[in-house]
Amino acid sequence: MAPFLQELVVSPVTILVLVLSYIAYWRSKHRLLLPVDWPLVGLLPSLVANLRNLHDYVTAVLAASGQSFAANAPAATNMRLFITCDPDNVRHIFTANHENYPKGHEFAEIFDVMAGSFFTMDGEPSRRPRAEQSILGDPRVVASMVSSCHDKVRGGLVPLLASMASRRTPVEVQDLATRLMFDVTAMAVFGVDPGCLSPDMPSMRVSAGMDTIMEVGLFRHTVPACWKAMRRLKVGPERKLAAAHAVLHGFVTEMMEKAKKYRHGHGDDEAEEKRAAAAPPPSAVDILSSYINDPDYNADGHLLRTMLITYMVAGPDTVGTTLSWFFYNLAMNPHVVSAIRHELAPIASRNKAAATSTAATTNGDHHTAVMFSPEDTKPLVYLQAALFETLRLYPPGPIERKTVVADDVMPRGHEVRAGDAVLISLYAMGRMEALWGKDWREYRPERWLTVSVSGDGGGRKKQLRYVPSHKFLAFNSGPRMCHGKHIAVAQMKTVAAAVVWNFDVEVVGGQAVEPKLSCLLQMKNGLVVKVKRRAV
Ligand code: HEM
Repeated sequence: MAPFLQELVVSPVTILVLVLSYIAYWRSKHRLLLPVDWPLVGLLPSLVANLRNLHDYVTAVLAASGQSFAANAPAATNMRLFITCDPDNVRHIFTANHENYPKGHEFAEIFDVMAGSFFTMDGEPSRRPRAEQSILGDPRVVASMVSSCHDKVRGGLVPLLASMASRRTPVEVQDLATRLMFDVTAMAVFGVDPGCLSPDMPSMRVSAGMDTIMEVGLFRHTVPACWKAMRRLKVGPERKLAAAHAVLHGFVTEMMEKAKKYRHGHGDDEAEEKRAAAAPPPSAVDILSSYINDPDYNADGHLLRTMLITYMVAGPDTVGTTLSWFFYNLAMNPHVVSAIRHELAPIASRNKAAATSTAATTNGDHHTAVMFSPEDTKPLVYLQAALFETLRLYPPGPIERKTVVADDVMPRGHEVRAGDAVLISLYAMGRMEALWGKDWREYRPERWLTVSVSGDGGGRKKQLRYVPSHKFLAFNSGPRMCHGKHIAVAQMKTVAAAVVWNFDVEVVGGQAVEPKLSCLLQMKNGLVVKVKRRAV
């Protein structure tokens, strides 16, 4: 039983919910998929009964109900829910009538640690503060985020994997991907490398705090009536969340201090001083500097910290989670690995002679590894298709939440009322037969590709098929589209190319690989693999 459920066993309503949950569990076991909208407690029993596989349950319900259904939240919340994954509704909600569907006050409360940042704020981007509009559009920041990822892969990830391969140490992919992306993002945000991806594997308290925010976030979405009382009483998941908030604020404060010292050329120790001296001037590239120079932020230290926390949540978790599912899918589909290597081969033979091909492992011996620069991987369409196919099946943000401002009618005739909550399941959207065909379960990068024939008879060229964002929602759609999409794709291609070319990856048998119950689609138990160096 999840720890927070123990806290729920306190009232007659809870007993009622448990009884009804059992009935709901029995119904779903017997394939009576459409949930019962019970008086008083609404959809809650069905959600509790299917908590373990919530995303798959919602997918099955949406498939059985024509991609949308309406229900009641518990009576105490006085709220109705509209749950959908229909692209026509998505286009209506995210683009055509987006002003009627802000994230809303409840969303901002659920993610209160990011209150006031772009993640929780509603309104047009044009009305947002200056720094926020420009940072991820600044080519220097983009180049810095992509090249620092490349440097970290070459100097950190590849040598570490090579050492683990020679020692035959099992690798936990999700942990490694999180460490890598945590360092890469912190370097972009603060201009300082926290050094999480190192052979001694330092504690990941901050990253664990970020995971807690996403786990408790889902709990808050699911039981709107309970969590505020629990926050007041400081019990269960709310107590854990308060501790996570403190860790994150502490981390940001510490990193801001370090960034200040770096700017003035004083690291904490000799190694840091050397790193600071070798690094480009942080003010030229890092996100913190843009905010410090922005009058909207430099007067409000709390808002600045909130914004920096939001960047730390937006970057490492999304990319790290996608990479974990990507390597899992590759391990299950060796023909996709071969196709990626086939696409990399001409670049590899070119790069093999270059100086980048030698790296020291972390235990001292040398091995040859071929590296691929962001310019090398940019045109690789099959690799990108494999990443998008991962995002279709495993979008790191599996749900989006919106609030209805004024009564409205959805494109397919569903009525919503002011104050209703709208939940959009991205996870379900990538798994609808109506959208992706009978083979939607299959991991098939080819579905993202099309072949163009050049007019001069010059041959056939594979290119990425255009799929509109209201059908492929992993990066969001409309004015709130992800600002970091191109950075994320370039970073993921850099990591993927280096690992796929230089290593064979095999999943250790007997693991239950399943999503965690969270607003972030991490793997519940991680993914343990064995890596072998390839002769390159
Ligand atoms: C696989 C990687 C990524 C995925 C799937 C992804 C997905 C998303 C999604 C779904 C949103 C909308 C969230 C919401 O409004 O509820 C979003 C927003 C955003 N993302 Fe990403 N993201 C990724 C990586 C990144 C990275 C690496 C950065 C930063 C470098 C970034 C920066 C942002 C920003 C600034 C927004 C806010 C946009 C706005 O509200 O106007 N993302 N992303």
